[in-house]
Amino acid sequence: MAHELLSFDNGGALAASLADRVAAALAAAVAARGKATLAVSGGSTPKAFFEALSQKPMDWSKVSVTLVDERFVPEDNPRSNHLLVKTHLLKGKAAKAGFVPLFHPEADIEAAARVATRETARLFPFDAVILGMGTDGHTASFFPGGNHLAEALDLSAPRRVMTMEAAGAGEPRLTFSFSALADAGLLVLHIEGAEKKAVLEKALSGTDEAEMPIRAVLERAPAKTDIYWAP
Ligand SMILES: O=C(O)[C@H](O)[C@@H](O)[C@H](O)[C@H](O)COP(=O)(O)O
Repeated sequence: MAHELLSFDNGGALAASLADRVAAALAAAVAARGKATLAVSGGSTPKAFFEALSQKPMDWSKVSVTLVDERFVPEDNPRSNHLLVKTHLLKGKAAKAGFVPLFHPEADIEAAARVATRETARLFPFDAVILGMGTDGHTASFFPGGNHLAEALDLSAPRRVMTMEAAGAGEPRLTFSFSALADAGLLVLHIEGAEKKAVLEKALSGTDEAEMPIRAVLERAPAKTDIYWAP
């Protein structure tokens, strides 16, 4: 499917514009269906966007927020994406939003993935999905060399939360499958900096998804991908 590059002068301008766009999408879903669902990525890039979105007026009590992926750590661990979202997004006007975690303190990560799959089944299709990208071309926890990468990128596979381990991933990961993310009402790739722009250009110039899993999103997502970029 197609993608469109939206460039901004700086991260602040990008955060304001993306927060407006996502807030409008969520408010429209609430108006149409009485509820809205949002899946966001972790990492360092989205903080300013989360802060801007947390101040947007809407009936946040009708919005369910979850994570595109999560490190297999509890929410008090500094590596936790739940902690990141609790700190920067689930506050202010957005404090009333519901949060659906991917991490569950089960005996092992596969058991946690089964619980997360059950607990998130009611969220599909997402009204908005915000993806990030690593300099290795990963998105979500679709890492090059990931032990379940081919399965994760199979659009014919059921929507679910699955596990992923890879050299570049740090902790074992919990991640939505591509099939769970690909038909979002609003599908956004949010990247910042010259280095990530170069990684994007490289991704767009090739086709090997195992080498750069972001290519699966850019080329095969049924939803158009809006790429939000600032220097
Ligand atoms: O758990 C995570 O780390 C994210 O979900 C991951 O996919 C992230 O979006 C990229 O790694 C970019 O991270 P930065 O924004 O920190 O560069």
